[in-house]
Amino acid sequence: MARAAGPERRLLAIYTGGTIGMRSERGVLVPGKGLAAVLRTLPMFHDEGHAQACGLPEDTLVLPPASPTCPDQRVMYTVLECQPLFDSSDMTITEWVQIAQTIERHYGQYHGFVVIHGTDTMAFAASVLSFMLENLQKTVILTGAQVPIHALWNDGRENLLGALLLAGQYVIPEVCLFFQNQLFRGNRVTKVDTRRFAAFCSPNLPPLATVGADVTINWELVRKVRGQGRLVVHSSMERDVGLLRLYPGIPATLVRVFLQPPLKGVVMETFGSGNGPTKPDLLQELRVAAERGLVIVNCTHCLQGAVTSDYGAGTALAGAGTISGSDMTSEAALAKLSYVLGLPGLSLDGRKELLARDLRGEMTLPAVDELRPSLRGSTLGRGVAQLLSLSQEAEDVRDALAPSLACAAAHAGDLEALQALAELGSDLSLEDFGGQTPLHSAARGGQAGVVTMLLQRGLDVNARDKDGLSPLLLAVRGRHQGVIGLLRAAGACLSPQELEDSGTELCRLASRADCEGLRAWWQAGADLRQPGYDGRSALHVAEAAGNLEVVALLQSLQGGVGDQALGPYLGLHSSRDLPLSGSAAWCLT
Ligand SMILES: NC(=O)C[C@H](N)C(=O)O
Repeated sequence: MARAAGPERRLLAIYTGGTIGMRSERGVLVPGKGLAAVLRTLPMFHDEGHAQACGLPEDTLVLPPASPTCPDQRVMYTVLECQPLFDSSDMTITEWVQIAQTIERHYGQYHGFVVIHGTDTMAFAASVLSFMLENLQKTVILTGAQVPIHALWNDGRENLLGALLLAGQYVIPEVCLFFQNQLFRGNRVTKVDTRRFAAFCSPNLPPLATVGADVTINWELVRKVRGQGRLVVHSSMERDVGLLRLYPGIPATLVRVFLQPPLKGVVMETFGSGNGPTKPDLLQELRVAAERGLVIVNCTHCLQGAVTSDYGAGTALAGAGTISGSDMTSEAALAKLSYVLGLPGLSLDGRKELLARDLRGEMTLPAVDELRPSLRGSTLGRGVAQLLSLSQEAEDVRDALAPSLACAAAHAGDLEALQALAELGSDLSLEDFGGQTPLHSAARGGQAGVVTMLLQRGLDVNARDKDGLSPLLLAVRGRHQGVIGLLRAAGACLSPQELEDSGTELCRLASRADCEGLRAWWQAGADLRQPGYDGRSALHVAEAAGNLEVVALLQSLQGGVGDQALGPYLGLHSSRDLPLSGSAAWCLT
């Protein structure tokens, strides 16, 4: 981890609105367009002479040299202005998904990203983005202002300039928030002041960096990039989550109403170190909801400190089925709940385990051994749990073992172990010693849930192992119809060689009256008329054997070739095409 190398750093600044660019209309502040044009007129934000000398494109701004000794090291940036712009009070997961997808779309083109956002919900935005962006290897910094940048006395200029300089000069692979000379981990902050320039604090984690006469980065706090995994954007965040703040004497009936479906998860803000009223009727409401499958995370409403089990009034809540949120902010807990409940295919216990784990540096944890009790139930689980507990220095061992463990977990259909490996930073597209990816293993094992998860993560659907076998062929051999359908819908197809070789295999299946096998080949896109080694087709073989059931099957299937399997699975092509909610009206120009 060090200063970014190279003379020129390119950043994308995504302007979503907020006070920083606001203008006064009829006495109130409303979002203002044209931030890039304003920045172009401010010498601290744009060196026009350098831009002209280099022939920079119209939309590219360039900062003056940060250090007089390195005049060639320049931070260049492009401002993407959202339409419409928002007071951040109107931002929702929909807009944050769009920000994450914008980062994903431009990930290869830029060295880092700055998100210009209103301060009112910036802590929520930073928390949500930190969970949506998995395997982040570049700096993402949210910033904004308490006073518009056009005002004479404002904090917007310093905040934005600081964010651009930090994102341009350092690789801090996290979602951060920069405000008043401090760079915080985004999912650790909360807004604490409506007016002061020091609007945010990070009560349970010191700043990642502070800017004064010098820039001081606390590298020991900055999260390390693990493995070479590509960026994964989790867009399927659960929206039916809520926040309930307990207060003395809160009626059980009110809690009952709040916890009703469609709510799937709730962050409950409790007193002190995670305590709440011990009234039986209130505990009963919590218990009933938890038994129904509602996930309840216990976070303290204190600014600093963690949920503990020091008091009976706290353990009573745990006994009613709530999960400790440790020292998470409510913003981080709500975002994490939305992320974990939105992950496809996990069991309720698996989700609870993920919630108890530190996924993005959002919480301070007890010792690792206490975290994943259920993983210790199987040999595979023990292996994953041991990997999780390896120290930083043992990363090489972890990276070497992870692909084989991922394949084993995929074959066994262990989504929780796979998710744990992914959260650890393992690249799930890496091959094991036989050249198989977890997708091969899941296909061979007929694990439709795992196949769905891996396809969503963009694994190569037509990858070949060392023997040239594809996941589709392995699924066909195992006659796993659900998996064949998923793979076909994601674009898997048999190779010309496999199609040619299928003739002999089809004849063999016909001679054994293996209807299931024939159906699997048909579903994978094979032409059932393909002749075998002696020129005869499967139908000839079945007729010669007098097997009327096979003859009838082949005749009925033989009509169409190609898209047989797609019917129920149409629409799932890759992570990009998964159903996302989002307003089409909000776009980045
Ligand atoms: N300072 C700000 O940015 C507050 C503004 N209401 C917003 O969150 O958009």
